[in-house]
Amino acid sequence: MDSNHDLKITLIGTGTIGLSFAVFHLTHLKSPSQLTIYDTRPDLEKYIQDTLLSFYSSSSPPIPAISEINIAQSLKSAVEGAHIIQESGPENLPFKTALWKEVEQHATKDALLWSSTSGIPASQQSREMQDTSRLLVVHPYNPPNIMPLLELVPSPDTRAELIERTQEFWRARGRVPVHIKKEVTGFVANRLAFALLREAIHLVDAGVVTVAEVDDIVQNSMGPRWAVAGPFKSYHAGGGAGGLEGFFKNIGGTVQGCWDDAGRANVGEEWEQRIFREAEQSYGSVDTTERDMITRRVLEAVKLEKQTSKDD
Ligand SMILES: NC(=O)c1ccc[n+]([C@@H]2O[C@H](COP(=O)([O-])OP(=O)(O)OC[C@H]3O[C@@H](n4cnc5c(N)ncnc54)[C@H](O)[C@@H]3O)[C@@H](O)[C@H]2O)c1
Ligand SMILES: O=C(O)[C@@H](O)[C@@H](O)[C@H](O)[C@@H](O)CO
Repeated sequence: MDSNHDLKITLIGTGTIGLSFAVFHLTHLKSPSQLTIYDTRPDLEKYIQDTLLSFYSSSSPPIPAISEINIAQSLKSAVEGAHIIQESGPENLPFKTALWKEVEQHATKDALLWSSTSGIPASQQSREMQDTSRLLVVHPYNPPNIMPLLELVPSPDTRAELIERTQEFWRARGRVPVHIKKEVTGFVANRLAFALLREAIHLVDAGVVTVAEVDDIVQNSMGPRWAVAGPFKSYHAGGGAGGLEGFFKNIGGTVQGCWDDAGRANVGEEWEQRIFREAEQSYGSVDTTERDMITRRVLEAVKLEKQTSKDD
């Protein structure tokens, strides 16, 4: 199965995330015919043809032969014989439990079964499966054809061997799979990002800065810094010879002050309408083509520079 020549991948649900995964796999598989798509939308073939093309810009890899991708007419035919089956369908539990119950009946015994869910744990999704050890969450950061991170979130039942095979698959393709050891709400990337978002909302709501100013601050400080070194490594460096401990010795009081004063904005509260309107006025509809092109170049630059400094 490790050979790209034989590998068969099935994607179930090809909206925002599933189609982006399709683009990723198409750049790594030997042939588009190794990819199968199953999605219940009525205009599927036209949608795939039109939407896949929009992922390819002049700087992207060559456009694959999209007509060679298998479009499955049933879930059964989609999963039979596949080595990897990833669902990126609707984010609701009844859909996912029913899906895995049926997939399990037709998939080969050693197929890898992955869910892209943003928050429905594998232990809930697998509850109608005969063998609950088969499933794990592989949560991408959007868009997965560009973003390297995949959060691997097994249930307590998931077999270790499946986690290892999943890690190997993504690592071999230059991705960064991180094994999340407990099924915590929202996994880890979203928890970190949403902690920052909450404080940002609080600061805008309190009149300290505007929506656009928060974005300026992030884009011109921790954004570029964190693309190079995460918060622990950054503050370990920031503490000089004393490392992270030195950092807390120096400004631990200020850190504690910020934590004590942090905001408690909640979903559904008064801030919403004002801040939603301000975001709309600042940005209207965001050009994701430009966003993706720049993100890709930032990631490529970081990878290249890190490789060069490793080789020196
Ligand atoms: N959008 C994101 O930023 C993001 C990021 C990470 C993870 N996710 C997760 O990925 C999954 C998909 O999210 P999305 O944003 O791509 O949703 P989406 O609505 O864009 O796509 C869902 C797709 O599933 C298809 N579908 C609906 N019913 C189906 C069925 N019975 N069988 C097969 N296909 C069916 C739809 O036609 C659609 O194409 C969700 O679980 C979501 O939580 C989304
Ligand atoms: O890329 C992201 O930020 C996403 O991973 C999250 O926004 C979330 O997991 C999405 O699923 C929201 O639909």
